[in-house]
Amino acid sequence: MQGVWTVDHVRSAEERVMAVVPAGTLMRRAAFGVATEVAGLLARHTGGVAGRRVALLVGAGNNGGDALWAGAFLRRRGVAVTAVLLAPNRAHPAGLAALRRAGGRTVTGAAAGAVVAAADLVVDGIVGLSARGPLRPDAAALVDRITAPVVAVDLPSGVDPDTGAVTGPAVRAAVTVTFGCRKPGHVLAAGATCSGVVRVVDIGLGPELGEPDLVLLEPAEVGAAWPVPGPDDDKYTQGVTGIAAGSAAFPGAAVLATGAAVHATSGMVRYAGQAADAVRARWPETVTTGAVADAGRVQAWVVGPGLGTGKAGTEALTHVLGAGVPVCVDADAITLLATNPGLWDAREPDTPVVLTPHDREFARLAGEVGPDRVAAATRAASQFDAVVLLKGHSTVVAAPDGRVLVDRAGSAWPATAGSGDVLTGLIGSLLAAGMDPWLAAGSACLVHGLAAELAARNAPIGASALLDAVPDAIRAVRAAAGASMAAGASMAAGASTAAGVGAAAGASMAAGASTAAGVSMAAGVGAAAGAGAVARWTPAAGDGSVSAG
Ligand SMILES: NC(=O)C1=CN([C@@H]2O[C@H](COP(=O)(O)OP(=O)(O)OC[C@H]3O[C@@H](n4cnc5c(N)ncnc54)[C@H](OP(=O)(O)O)[C@@H]3O)[C@@H](O)[C@H]2O)[C@@H](O)CC1
Ligand SMILES: [K+]
Repeated sequence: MQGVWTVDHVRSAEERVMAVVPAGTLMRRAAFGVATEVAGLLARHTGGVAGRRVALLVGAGNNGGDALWAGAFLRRRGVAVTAVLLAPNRAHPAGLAALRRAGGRTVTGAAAGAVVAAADLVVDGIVGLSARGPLRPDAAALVDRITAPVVAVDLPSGVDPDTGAVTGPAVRAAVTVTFGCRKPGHVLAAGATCSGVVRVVDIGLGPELGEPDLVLLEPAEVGAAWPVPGPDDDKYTQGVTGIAAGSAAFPGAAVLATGAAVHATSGMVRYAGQAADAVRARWPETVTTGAVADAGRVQAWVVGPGLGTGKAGTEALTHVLGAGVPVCVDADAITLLATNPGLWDAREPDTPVVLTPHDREFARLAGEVGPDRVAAATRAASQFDAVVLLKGHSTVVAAPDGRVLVDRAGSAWPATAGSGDVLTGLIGSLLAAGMDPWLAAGSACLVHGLAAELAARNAPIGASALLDAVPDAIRAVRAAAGASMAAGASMAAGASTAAGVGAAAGASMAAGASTAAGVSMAAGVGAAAGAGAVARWTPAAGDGSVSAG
């Protein structure tokens, strides 16, 4: 898992490190990382570094200081650097002096617009961790004139560092170079989009950061945890998923949710409801009945998609909540709980529940989401003693014990009718397989997003295509897991062989395995994602780290 830390925790770590390193060290490490990234981008995308024009947008604080120092480093590579000082009297003094010593220019006021318009690349050092509210008007007017790609220092200006909320004009970066760790603004809400590709520069904060506030799941760990049959398994031991979804009016939701459960694991799937004929016709491997009461034993229920909010839906929800097995509650079942909270009383105590609302469903159930999506999901998780998966371009999954993970969809392709039904079926089958509900929700979300990208290959898709791509998405995460295990084993082999030859062999195996993983993931994911608006300016493949001098 990758960690994400809030501003308060980053500041505490920074204070502890600053106490033991000479003044200015962290800023120069940070700025060196920015300069390295900028030089790399210029070289790859304009064919050179020397003579290229870089405009620095410099605000009143240390974020501007980072930009000024980065400008000084870039001058050593022959870059024509001009700093636009938004608060000339408060620009970071040491950074400004360093830039001037290195031959960089500064401009203020009316001259700034032309500098920005003529730049090959713009460095956004307007504001970072101290950002409050939308970009101020003078900064917003300048940002409006940018046509070149932007490298944001630490955070794109205009993005709230802790919530990712964007409430006005904001910088849209091709790359964000951040320091020590990712912050919530990089992965949540509109901030995730504004950040572009996020590069994390190691400035020495790591040991002081402590436990992360949010985590991001990696494909390899989802692949490693994904349930697959072992030699002693049969259709029952892998978990039977019950699907209480669909209605005469909406049979498609039942077909999609059931299909997802069929694809996700090799366990059995039972469907119960009014769409039994449609489900049986499409998924002959399922056992179908007309009502949940007749369905037989299951290890988890999915309830809600296309269910309707009438009597039949209410009865189905009441039954599954009292069945004593984990339940994934979606769509109409959420609306039923929102309009009739008394239905919660049917829940067998301590039964795990996963709620999967989008914003409007969330509002009905627990009040408006508001700008802080993590706070909203965490509040609801505690209120309902349930895992809450709050859908969005970045999906937040909060557990009642306080764990929070974020799934940054690599693209918007999953935003299509019926896509949620597929997600619900995936979650249900992982619950039936016995996975921790929070991890089940997060893992299903990652595979769902990946399936959408694999299916889309840069053209719009429907949910059926997404569903068809689920096996390939599972293969991709399992391949990533296999590659990372192979890399680990080779590293261990290398380490245990004291002789240099053995170590070299281990390292080269590891490199091969991780390259293979990169290639296989990139083949599907990168190909789809690479066609985005910043394709020309996306950095070369790599792990995102830049070591600072
Ligand atoms: N933490 C670390 O480990 C390290 C941190 N480092 C760096 O320090 C940065 C944090 O620096 P910081 O605290 O000096 O403030 P910063 O973000 O530059 O803001 C400056 C001023 O901007 C203003 N302002 C506020 N909102 C605004 C808006 N919406 N639109 C426009 N302006 C706005 C507001 O000024 P005001 O006018 O309100 O006085 C505010 O005081 C951090 O992001 C990283 O880059 C690295 O150097 C090394 C390691
Ligand atoms: K910034």
